[in-house]
Amino acid sequence: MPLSTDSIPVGDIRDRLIIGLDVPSVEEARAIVQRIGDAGTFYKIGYQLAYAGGFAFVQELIAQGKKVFLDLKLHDIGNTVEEGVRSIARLGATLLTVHAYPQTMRAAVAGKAGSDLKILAVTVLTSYDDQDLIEAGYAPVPAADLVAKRAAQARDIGIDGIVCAAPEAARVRAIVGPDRLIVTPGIRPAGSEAGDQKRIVTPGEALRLGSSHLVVARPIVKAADPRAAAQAIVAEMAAALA
Ligand SMILES: O=C(O)c1cc(=O)[nH]c(=O)n1[C@@H]1O[C@H](COP(=O)(O)O)[C@@H](O)[C@H]1O
Repeated sequence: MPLSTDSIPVGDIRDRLIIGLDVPSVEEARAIVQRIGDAGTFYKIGYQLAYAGGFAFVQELIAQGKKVFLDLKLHDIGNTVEEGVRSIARLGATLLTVHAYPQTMRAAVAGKAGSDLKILAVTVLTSYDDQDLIEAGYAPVPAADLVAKRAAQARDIGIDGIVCAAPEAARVRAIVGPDRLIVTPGIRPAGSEAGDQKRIVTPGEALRLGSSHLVVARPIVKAADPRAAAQAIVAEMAAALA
């Protein structure tokens, strides 16, 4: 059953829209951030930008008063994850992703100790459906059940938030309680292309289902007018919470 969004601190609605800077260069990212202006307060740097000079750009965004989500989806032996997270914690980002494997999650929690960094556990990627899990070698299991199992493990390990598809957010909210972050990519405003995403919903629906934050990249950064695209999503989010 969908939970009331009353349990989520609302604050500035713009802080709940995380804009994915999935672009090939810092120059392009800088130009998009400038065009979006005050319509965007929270930016995600993932593989594409991180490996193209994006780590230096973290500080630049923070200096402009923006929040940063480093989407590095770490997964390695525990010692490597722990030491990697310790280094990342010094960059000043607000959020970091790791894959929701218990060893990896425990190591990330140890590595961020003493810092303000929050760790998000990626449960099942939003581009995966049940068939993709079978292809990857998992025994047949509904993706939503694997999300639920990993969310419970993340909660028990002390992870700060969960990344899942919005259709699973209500079930995850019931597992992790009112205070943990639930960050949902795979968001598509009505009428926009799904692309490679499989478990998608609209921005308003994602909030109604219990997401605390939405991740949106292509529908904003590939839009002819990224500022207008971000504003339209924020307006739909505000209407859903009204
Ligand atoms: O961790 C993520 O942010 C993430 C997890 C996931 O399961 N699915 C997913 O799409 N993402 C990221 O969210 C963004 C979604 O991009 P768009 O589909 O273009 O809105 C991409 O940067 C993905 O890397």
